[in-house]
Amino acid sequence: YGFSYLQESNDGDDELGGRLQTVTCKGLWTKLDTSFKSGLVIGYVFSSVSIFTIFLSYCVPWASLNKRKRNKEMMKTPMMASLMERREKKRKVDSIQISTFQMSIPRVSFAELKKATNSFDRDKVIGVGKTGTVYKAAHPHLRFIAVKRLLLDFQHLEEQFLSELMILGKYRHKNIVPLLGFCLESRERLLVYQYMPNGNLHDWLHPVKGEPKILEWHLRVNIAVGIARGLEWLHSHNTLQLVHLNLSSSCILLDKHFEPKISNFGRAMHMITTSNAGIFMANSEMDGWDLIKKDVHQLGVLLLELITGEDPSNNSEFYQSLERKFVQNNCLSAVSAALYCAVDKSLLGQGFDREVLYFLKVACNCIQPLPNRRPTMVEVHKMLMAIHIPTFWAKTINEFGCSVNIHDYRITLKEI
Ligand SMILES: Nc1ncnc2c1ncn2[C@@H]1O[C@H](COP(=O)(O)OP(=O)(O)OP(=O)(O)O)[C@@H](O)[C@H]1O
Repeated sequence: YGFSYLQESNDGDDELGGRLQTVTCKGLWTKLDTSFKSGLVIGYVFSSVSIFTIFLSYCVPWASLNKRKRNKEMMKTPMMASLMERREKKRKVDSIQISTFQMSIPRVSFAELKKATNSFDRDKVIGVGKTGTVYKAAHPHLRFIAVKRLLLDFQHLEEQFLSELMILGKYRHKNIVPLLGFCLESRERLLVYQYMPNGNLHDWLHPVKGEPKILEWHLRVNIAVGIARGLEWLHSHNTLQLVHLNLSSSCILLDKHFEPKISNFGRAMHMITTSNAGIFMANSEMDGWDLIKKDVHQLGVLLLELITGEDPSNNSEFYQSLERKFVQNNCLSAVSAALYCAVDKSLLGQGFDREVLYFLKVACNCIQPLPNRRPTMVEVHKMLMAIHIPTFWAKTINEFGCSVNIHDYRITLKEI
């Protein structure tokens, strides 16, 4: 339109037309230039925003995916894995701190325990384990206590500490050591137990030369029954079934009446029982039955130690030969008979030889090489009770000086 107008005006006065043409042309060009420019700017802005949006929508997810991939790769490096593990443990410890209020275990300050043990005085040491040192101490409210101070430099001890705390914080039983308190301050980890005046079973079965420590038959049977009762309770607890997995005579503590208390739950594991899938472990794929039978085997070794006095930590030859005995002798009675000569001689000829033999049979039953042949803890407890009752009667009758034949009181022990 502008050009045709200019053409028309050119036909008139040339000079005027020429001037007019120049002025009008300038204005029109300016007009045209501005609208073109603004159009160009709008178009430019619009297209750049669209390109930028498209770029973002495509590239950002890829970038975050790559970042996640990179993180995953980094997690595979040992350093990162251990860092994450530590972070996870710290989270666990923190959550323990919170859940402490839900447990009945009181938290004790490090200063309090330091004072009670006289700054962890060497004279107060009552035991040294693989995981720490145990001190005897007097506490104003808790009377005599045993304070276990875990070694500081072992990372895996953190897990053991948590395990003991979580298990003993929940479980209360006549045959499980009572946990009275705990301390968790910076790098210090301490556990406070009720003090057991008769120490551990291992020291009673293997006294140092010259020490007058003798465990009578009725006490041994009572100890065996108590351990089996505690384990049976753990294995068949209503809601929180548990396997111990670290049984030995040194983790059986004895109170002033020689009642056994199972301790050392650092390796214990929770079990989950389902109606269709059987029993499995809460934190792993392991078969629960195998581990239950592992506890039964460890109890069997402990029963053998109780009756023969052979120390499994020193006399591995005796315990290694057991499996051979099962291969050579095809039935349980034959194995028991083969082991009879190893029975502690001080236990024989006291009027309980029949019970001693049954006890030996129960032990052999528990250590059978095939786990599915071993009895359950409920059965072991029942069998030991069948030995305990006549022993108890015999002791009571002897104490009261009655002239009753104890054999009348013996219940018929089932053939095992
Ligand atoms: N509550 C307690 N009362 C009396 N003595 C205890 C008590 N707790 C532990 N002891 C003594 O301290 C010893 C060491 O105990 P601790 O539990 O540290 O070691 P452990 O049973 O050898 O196991 P580990 O070596 O795996 O730590 C025990 O064998 C026992 O003699």
